[in-house]
Amino acid sequence: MAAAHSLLHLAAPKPLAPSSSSSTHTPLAAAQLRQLPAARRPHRLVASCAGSAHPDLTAFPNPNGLLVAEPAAGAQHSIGVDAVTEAELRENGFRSTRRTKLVCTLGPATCGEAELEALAVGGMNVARLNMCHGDREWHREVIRRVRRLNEDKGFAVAVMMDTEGSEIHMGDLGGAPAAKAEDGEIWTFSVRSFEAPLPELTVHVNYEGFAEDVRVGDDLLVDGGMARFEVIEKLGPDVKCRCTDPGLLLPRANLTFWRDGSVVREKNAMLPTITSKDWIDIDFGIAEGVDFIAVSFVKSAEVINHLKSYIAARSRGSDIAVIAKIESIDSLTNLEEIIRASDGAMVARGDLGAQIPLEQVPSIQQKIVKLCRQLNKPVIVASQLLESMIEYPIPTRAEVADVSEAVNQRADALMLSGESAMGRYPDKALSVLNSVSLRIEKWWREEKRLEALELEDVSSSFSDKVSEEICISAAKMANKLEVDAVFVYTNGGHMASLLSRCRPDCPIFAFTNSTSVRRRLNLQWGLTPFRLSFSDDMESNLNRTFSLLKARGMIKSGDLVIALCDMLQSIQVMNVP
Ligand SMILES: Nc1ncnc2c1ncn2[C@@H]1O[C@H](COP(=O)(O)OP(=O)(O)OP(=O)(O)O)[C@@H](O)[C@H]1O
Ligand SMILES: CC(=O)C(=O)O
Ligand SMILES: [K+]
Ligand SMILES: [Mg+2]
Repeated sequence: MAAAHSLLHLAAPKPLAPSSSSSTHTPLAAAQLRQLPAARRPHRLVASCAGSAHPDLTAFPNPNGLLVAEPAAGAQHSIGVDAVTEAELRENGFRSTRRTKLVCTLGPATCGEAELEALAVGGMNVARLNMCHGDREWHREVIRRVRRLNEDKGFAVAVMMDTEGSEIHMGDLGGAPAAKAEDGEIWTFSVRSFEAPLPELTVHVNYEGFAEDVRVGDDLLVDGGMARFEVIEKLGPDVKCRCTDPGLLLPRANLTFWRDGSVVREKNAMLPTITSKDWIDIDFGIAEGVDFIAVSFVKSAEVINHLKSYIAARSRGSDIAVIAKIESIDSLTNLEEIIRASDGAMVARGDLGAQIPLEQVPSIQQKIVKLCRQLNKPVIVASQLLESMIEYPIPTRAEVADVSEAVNQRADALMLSGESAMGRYPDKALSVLNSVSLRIEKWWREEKRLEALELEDVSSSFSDKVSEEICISAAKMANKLEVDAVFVYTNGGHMASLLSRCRPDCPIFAFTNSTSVRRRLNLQWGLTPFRLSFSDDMESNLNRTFSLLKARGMIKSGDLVIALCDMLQSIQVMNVP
């Protein structure tokens, strides 16, 4: 008999959910269970004991110590786990795992195999590719490198494609890395296309209507204020501007023009959120099997719904998640409906800070993070988290405070932009995010900070409501009983995300049949996703999981675990035998 105690089982009816460890149930039984209308699935609490370990179970040996590859044959007896997590768990135990997820923008500084591996080892959960930069071949090669790294070395790094969108930006400066604008200089901003090299003191503007929309006297801001110009003359396609705040112009820098203290949104407000170039990029992303598509400058929920139906029609069976980037005034106006329609959101503070007064950004960030948690959508806090580390090996105190605040708000993920794409210290920047996250998370637990946030009901169907209540109870029990981990067996990942939403003290091990769900769960707070073939026979699932994880030294006898299963909607508490 296994050392199991107080096993609470909220079970489905007996014939559909055999509780013996014999593997007599067929795939048909599982299918029948899923087909039973949720409202007619009775739920009852029963107390029972976990059986002994299945005699046939052999844990798949870890082939090379740290790194785990999933062999195709023998998949039944293997478990797909992140190499970094495995090492972390073995060395420091459950509590040590980082709950906040880390996204790194890839660029020239980090596209090589060795650099990618260093980021993966350093804890990168998601790699972001910004379609504003690089050509398709570059992106294709980098995506394949990430996939190869996952396959060869046992990582589970997800890939996020970020669309270019249609906001106004400068051209690429004819290949120059940057240009300096000095006080009083007269620059030409032109919608004409130029052959490289560009004429002196000239930049190309991507938006056709630019010369029509601006007026003499407007302020023209590069990257929200990195440099500032005043419009002094309009000459057909050319707009002459005097530099009033000197600064650095970077390739494809964002441009906004201001009149009477606010951003002017003339015809450019009518530009499509997803341009024809974006649609081609999206087709490319679907073909390459990216895990997330982040949509820039979202204005309404409609565009998200449109993209989601497009993806569903184009990529049968695949589940690319759509992330709404909140970075425009319109996205703030329609915030809740946009987030409801999306699979997650990004607080894109770079462009957001160029469209609204900077002092409003922090409170808006907090509001978005909170709303996403209420609506059970993962949220990423992005841009300038460690901006100074593009050049310097240590962050400023203010940057550390900003990162701490995002972790403290319990955002799902933090994102590096230029720090990892083209900075001098990508690994160091990632390591700062890692150590600051760990420190603040530990502080949360040590101080036993009471959750100020009351979670409102988020589910609409009866079945989802049951899952939600189970997760809330499980998280509460996990905190009170100080369990070591919550295990959740989930097909599509929904129950795992409901658990993550509760932000329990202990890590959540999410077991899923699907490699793509596993990668997608990598963006969500506190989830350690595993690939595991499992059935609706919880006893056998648990026994298999225990022996597989024990063989790897990731758990040990006596560890206290709460186990949930979304098919059975069950909850059990037990010690690892
Ligand atoms: N694929 C790439 N190739 C070359 N440079 C890149 C690439 N990706 C990013 N960069 C560089 O890193 C900087 C920051 O990248 P990032 O993608 O975060 O830009 P951003 O302006 O914050 O994002 P967005 O364009 O979505 O608003 C860019 O300005 C660019 O100089
Ligand atoms: C990330 C991004 O798009 C921004 O901050 O503007
Ligand atoms: K972008
Ligand atoms: Mg942006």
